Amino acid sequence: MTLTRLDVVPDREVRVRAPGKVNLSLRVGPRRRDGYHPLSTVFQAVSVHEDVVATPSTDFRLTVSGPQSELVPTDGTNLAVRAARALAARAGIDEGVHLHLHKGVPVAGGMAGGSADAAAALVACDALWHTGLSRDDLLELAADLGSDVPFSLTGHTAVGSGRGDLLTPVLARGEFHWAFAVQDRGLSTAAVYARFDELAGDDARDPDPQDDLALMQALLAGDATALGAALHNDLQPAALTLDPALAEPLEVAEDAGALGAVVSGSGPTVAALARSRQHALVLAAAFTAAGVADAVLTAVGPVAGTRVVSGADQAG
Ligand SMILES: C[C@](O)(CO)[C@H](O)COP(=O)(O)OP(=O)(O)OC[C@H]1O[C@@H](n2ccc(N)nc2=O)[C@H](O)[C@@H]1O
Ligand SMILES: Nc1ncnc2c1ncn2[C@@H]1O[C@H](COP(=O)(O)OP(=O)(O)OP(=O)(O)O)[C@@H](O)[C@H]1O
Repeated sequence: MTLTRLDVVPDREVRVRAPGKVNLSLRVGPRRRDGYHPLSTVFQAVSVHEDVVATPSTDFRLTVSGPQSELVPTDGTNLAVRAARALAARAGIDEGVHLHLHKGVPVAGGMAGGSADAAAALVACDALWHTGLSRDDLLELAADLGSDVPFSLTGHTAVGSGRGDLLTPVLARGEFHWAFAVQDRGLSTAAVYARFDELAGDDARDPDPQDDLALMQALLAGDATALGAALHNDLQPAALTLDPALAEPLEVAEDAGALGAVVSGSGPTVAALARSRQHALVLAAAFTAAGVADAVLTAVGPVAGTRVVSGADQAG
């Protein structure tokens, strides 16, 4: 018997896209007893993406492609695999999944690439398995996986409090254009927070959201110049002492007319705010010409959070 095209049932497959982030402001308080730091942060999701494909499998399998993919663990420690397993356990699902990650977000770069993969795995497996869990259930699972994972789910622009996992949406008008100086060498988030503790000593104070009033007004007005002036990162001095060469992309961005430049999250990626899409390309070219980045990216923000791109209909 020969099979016609119609006889072939395509494998179930769900495709999901999740954004990276930049912290427009990151204010850090003294280390809590549980080891985490209280934050007041303003996240913006940017158009640098992780693309994840989920297909049914008897076990939990992971493959990775894209820039720096050799730096990503493919065993059970991968945040995407941990997310899929946690969802299966929570929903009582007795199936595995093959996750393929195509990485667009720099690895260990302070732009929440692993968190985006975890959020993508939650959304993809939820669609594949029709778990029936609510959005709040997914957000709870997300927070258990990592402080940045809830924001990867929700996207757009939001204030993060608690350890960064409690989100309040922020009204932002217009689009902002970014250039990113990416490094091959990563920085460990835990090490940057530990250096923050050393530098702050007894002077660390609980973060005050009022300190970001000018930033909030800039977002509301869609005023890129005011936003550039308001960018702030309490972890930047710590990242700079661990990786002093990061002063160079910050200086290059300023010389090339960036409206503001800041280390993204725990670094080492440097984010430079541009006047326009064209100016973002100029800033990226300046990073390359000065030899201060291993790779450059341009992006706009804010963009949507983790979403199904295709495949939800035939899944389940
Ligand atoms: C630097 C940021 O990216 C800013 O958004 C985040 O705070 C980091 O979020 P993340 O990578 O999802 O971090 P997690 O996986 O939750 O924690 C990794 C490590 O970072 C430190 N950590 C993280 C978040 C937080 N509020 N305080 C901390 O001290 C802790 O040492 C923790 O063991
Ligand atoms: N899916 C994943 N993608 C990348 N790294 C992962 C993943 N899962 C686990 N890891 C491990 O986590 C480390 C941090 O990776 P990630 O790219 O999430 O850092 P980051 O963007 O600096 O995180 P954040 O901005 O949330 O602090 C990597 O060095 C790697 O060993």
